This record gives sequence, structure tokens and C-alpha cells, in this order.
Amino acid sequence: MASLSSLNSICIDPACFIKYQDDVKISKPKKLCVRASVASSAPQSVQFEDFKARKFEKFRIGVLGASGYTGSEIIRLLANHPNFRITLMTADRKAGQSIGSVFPHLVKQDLPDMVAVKDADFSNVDAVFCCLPHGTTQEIIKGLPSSLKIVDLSADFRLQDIGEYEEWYGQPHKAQELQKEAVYGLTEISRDEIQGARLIANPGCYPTSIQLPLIPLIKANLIEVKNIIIDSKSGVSGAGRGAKEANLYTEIAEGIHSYGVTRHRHVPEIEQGLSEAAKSKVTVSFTPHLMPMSRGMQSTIYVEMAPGASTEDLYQHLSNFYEKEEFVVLLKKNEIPHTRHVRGSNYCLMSVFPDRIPGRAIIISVIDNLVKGASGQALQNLNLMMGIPENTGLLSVPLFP
Ligand SMILES: NC(=O)C1=CN([C@@H]2O[C@H](COP(=O)(O)OP(=O)(O)OC[C@H]3O[C@@H](n4cnc5c(N)ncnc54)[C@H](OP(=O)(O)O)[C@@H]3O)[C@@H](O)[C@H]2O)C=CC1
Ligand SMILES: CC(=O)N[C@@H](CCC(=O)OP(=O)(O)O)C(=O)O
Repeated sequence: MASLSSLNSICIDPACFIKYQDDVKISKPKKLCVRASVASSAPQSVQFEDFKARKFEKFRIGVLGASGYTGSEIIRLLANHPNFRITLMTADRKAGQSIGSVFPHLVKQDLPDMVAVKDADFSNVDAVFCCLPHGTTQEIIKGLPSSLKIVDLSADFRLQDIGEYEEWYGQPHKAQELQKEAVYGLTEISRDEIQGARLIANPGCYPTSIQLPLIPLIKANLIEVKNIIIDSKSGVSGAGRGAKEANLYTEIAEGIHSYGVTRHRHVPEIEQGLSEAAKSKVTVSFTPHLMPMSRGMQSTIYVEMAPGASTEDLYQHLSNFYEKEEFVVLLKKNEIPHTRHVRGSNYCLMSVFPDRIPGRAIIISVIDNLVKGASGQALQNLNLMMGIPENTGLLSVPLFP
């Protein structure tokens, strides 16, 4: 048998892998087929017990920004991932601390202490999740070894037009060469490109909830691309863990308010995706709101249908488009999606309703901003990039109530 410890990467045959997952669930595991991509192209059989015991046969993962909300969510999701193990974690103010001291819910995870990025050793890492603030991210990613696969959760590589980035983010782009390489990671829409990518720009939470229903409808010419009105609502974890006066309990509880009216930085990201689908410039009215809840996001989208199209057409098209998808679910007619039905999960639930104004429709989609809106979609993308089943580590059902 080829020595797996000497490989830079291992590729697990999806068919065997699914069997292995089934084995774990229902009976004593038997064996796992591992394709050794460097040493030999012939399938190799190893005993499952060997695989489990030899931790180095898992891909080694770095989490940059492990002390933040999306970083901790990645750690939670990876806790039961059979093919990834965390070998590096970084923090800024909390560098030097253990994960359990920063997040007691993770105290039982056997993980290295967090270090500052400047002290990080990337020789022991195959891929990183970059969970850092925008701006900071570009400089850090620019300095990473080119052999690393990267999923960047920040907004730094999402906008193809550098000028647009500089306008909306109010700062110069510091890694323009990398921008050309980055693939926008809206998984269900760009799966083929994501599979072959090295650097993924993971979509923003609002843009995920909005583009998943709208892109298929625009591509099928079922809705007009003018007069799209989007009203979105987010839980407070969307703003990150850093202390801000505006996010104090007293400022958020028992009320709701809009913010970023007419100028939220997700506008160019949403318009970029919709324009690409329409093959013409699309503009939208978008207003986000902050809700007194820790996680969850709803986008209510008002559209004008194309001449001759009906809500039944919209419904049927979304139903066909997402029929085989694991994480995007079109609810039955007249069912209303609730954010509480996706908490902690990678699901996006959506529905379509006829407006009482003839020719218009109302689309509602919900996600968990920290999962499908951030770390869950990031893991879905890295699974694809590493050639393992896309749903690995993402099958936990939502928390309810
Ligand atoms: N929260 C959400 O729902 C979503 C967030 N995103 C994006 O993901 C990224 C991470 O977000 P989130 O986890 O919420 O943010 P947090 O503020 O919760 O966490 C930020 C992390 O980055 C570290 N950090 C901060 N400044 C620096 C620096 N100068 N150098 C190195 N590390 C630094 C922090 O370390 P320390 O704690 O030690 O200071 C912390 O680990 C952001 O770009 C955000 O916009 C994307 C989609 C959704
Ligand atoms: C509630 C809240 O503040 N949400 C954040 C969006 C979170 C997100 O997706 O941010 P990135 O584009 O930076 O990744 C905001 O409105 O800025």
C-alpha cells in the first residue's frame, strides 16, 4: 500500500465515502477506499481503524480568526468532520489563549491554542478558512503560501471590479492579482468553478439569501430586472463579536431598525450576481434591518414578473432548479419560511407568493447567517475543492425550538 503520510493530498472516492458514512451510522465500519493521488492512481484499500487512528490522513485545516463568530462556527461544524482536522488557529487580541477559554462551548475540542497570524506556521496546513475583517484579509492572504487552498469569508475578493470595491469599502484594494483568481462561492450556482478553485470569495449573508432565489428566475427570464425591492432582516451575530455600542443589548432588544439605507456595502455584490445572470446591468432597492435575535436572516423580495409569466411558473422553475439540492428547499405553496426553522443548519428555505397587485410576486427566503450565510457555505465549498462529498459535516438538522 502507498504511504499515505507522504501525500500532499488524498482524494476519497465519493461512492466509498458515502458507504463509510452509512457504516458509521448503522453498523461497525468495515473499510474505506482511498485513492492516493500522488503515489498511485490505483484505488487502495485501508482498514477503517487505520484511517481513524492516523490523524495525518485527514486534510489539515487552519482557521484564521478562530476567536470570532464565523471562526467558532467553523470549529463547531468541523468537530464531526471525518476528513478535516484543525491544526492551526489564529486570533488577534486573543492570541495565546485556548479556544475553551474564549468559547466555553468548545472546551472539549482537542485543538491547538490560538496564535497571532504573524507567528503562524503554515507548513502543517493544507487549507484555510479566513474569518477576518475585510481589509485585513487581503494583506494576510497575499502573504500565505501559494500551495494553500483558501476560503475567504470576508468581502475582500467578492467584487470583480476593483474600482467598485474601493468605492464601497472606502479603501484601496491591496491584492489585485489575487482578485482575478478568486471564484465567487455561491455553491449551488457555481459548483463547477468552485471545484477547481484555489481561492474562494465566500458570499455575504444578505447576498446569499437574495441571490439563491433570484438568479435562477432571472436566468429563465421569468422576472423583470427592474423594480426589484429587497427588505432583509438579520440577527446581531451578523455584525461580528467585536464590541460596538450600536450592538449593545439595550440598543437591540425590544425593537427593530433599518441601517445602511441606500448605501449598504452588499448592494454591489447583489447587483454583480444578478447582472451576471441577466447579462445586463441590474440595480436593486435594498434595505437591511437589525432584529433582536442572535442568528437568522430573512429576505423578503418584491418582483415584477415578465410578461406572460405567473407565480406558478416561478414556483415550478425554482422547484425544478433546486429539486436535487440538499440545502436549498422550496417550501410547499402557501408555507411561510421561519428563521427558527434553519437555526444552526446549512439550509435555505424559500417560498413564492402571488402579490395582490397583478403581475407581481413576493419571494421569501431564510438562512442562518452564520451557517449558509457564512461558515456552512464555506465548508460546503472547501468540501468541493478537496474532492469530498459536498454535504460532509453539514448534515445536522436545525435546532428547534
Ligand atoms: N458574522 C456573520 O454573520 C458573517 C460574517 N462574514 C464575514 O466574515 C468575517 C469574520 O466575521 P465574524 O466572525 O463575524 O467577525 P468577528 O469580529 O466575530 O471575528 C473577527 C476575527 O478576526 C480576528 N481579527 C480581528 N482583527 C484582526 C487583525 N487585524 N489581524 C488578525 N486577526 C484579526 C479577531 O481576533 P480577536 O477576537 O482576537 O480580536 C477574530 O478572531 C468578516 O469579514 C465578516 O464580514 C460573512 C458572512 C456572515
Ligand atoms: C447585522 C450586520 O451588521 N451584518 C453585517 C453583514 C454580515 C456579512 O455578511 O458581512 P460581510 O459582507 O462583511 O461578510 C453588515 O450589515 O455589515
